[in-house]
Amino acid sequence: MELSAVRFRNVKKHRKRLDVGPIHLNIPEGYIVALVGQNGSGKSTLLNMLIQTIYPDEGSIEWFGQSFEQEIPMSLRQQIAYVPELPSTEEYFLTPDEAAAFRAHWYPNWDAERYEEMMQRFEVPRDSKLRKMSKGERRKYEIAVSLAARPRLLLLDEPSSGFDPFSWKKLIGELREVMKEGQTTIIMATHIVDEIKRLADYVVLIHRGQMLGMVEKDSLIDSWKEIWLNADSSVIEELPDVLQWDQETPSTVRVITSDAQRMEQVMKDSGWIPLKMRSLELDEILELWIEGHMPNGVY
Ligand SMILES: Nc1ncnc2c1ncn2[C@@H]1O[C@H](COP(=O)(O)OP(=O)(O)OP(=O)(O)O)[C@@H](O)[C@H]1O
Repeated sequence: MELSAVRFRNVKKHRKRLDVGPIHLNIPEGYIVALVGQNGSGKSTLLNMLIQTIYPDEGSIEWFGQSFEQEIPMSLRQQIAYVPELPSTEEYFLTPDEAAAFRAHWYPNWDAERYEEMMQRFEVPRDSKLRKMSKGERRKYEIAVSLAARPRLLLLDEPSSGFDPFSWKKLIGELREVMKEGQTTIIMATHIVDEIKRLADYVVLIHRGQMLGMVEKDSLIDSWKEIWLNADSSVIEELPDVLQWDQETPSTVRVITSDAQRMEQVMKDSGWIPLKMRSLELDEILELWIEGHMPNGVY
């Protein structure tokens, strides 16, 4: 049984225009989990509860199998790094190296070599104050310090916001390297489909404050297909897990299935040869999921 990095039990949080929860979520240790959902759906709210900048109104949260009546202890907080959506203004008048010196003091596992490497790889200017940095430069600094902290739990809120495509590739590479070491769990809120495809092990879909489920990314992407068959609509009854279909021409039926494997077996057994077949893009799958079509294997 895998260890749990984070567990939400019946967590509810009332926000001005939205009730978030009840959230039941168990994130296993050592994976990357993408929190996905439309603007204002509650992703940052969940991350903020994990770093206790806000607290649940109801329910409880466990970190690495432990829950706490009030604040999480310092020893645990020092194992969590957080890159918020907007940078804090506290370090505005410091250069990156001055600000990093404070972080080095705070995080017991601080890795000065990694900090140096990341700052060079991302070409972050060292002589300018944080407030004078461009959005992307500041973001790169934040990523560099969060990784140099060697956290057990890394919370990233739209990590690549402001990154140019070249730096984005480097970021993906860095995060993959971190995961190879096997010491970190990453929970990231993101809208970037490519980021989810390249990084995430699991996808958690949040919609209007409700968690629609958590599912393994690979199985999500492999299972949904659009298929064109030389047939009429009478064939639909015999096909498994059809989410949508239409008679495109008098002799062509188009179907979308959430269980491509079973569908392909049925087609094979019945001797139907598809005219065309394609995997759905992740954004198409998420849209169907939001519309109420549940994927297989949801936790
Ligand atoms: N500081 C705050 N005080 C009160 N309500 C807030 C606060 N921050 C966000 N909210 C509200 O909470 C709800 C969820 O917001 P949240 O930031 O968690 O969404 P999100 O999924 O991260 O959105 P986005 O993708 O736009 O970043 C929204 O209705 C938002 O208006």
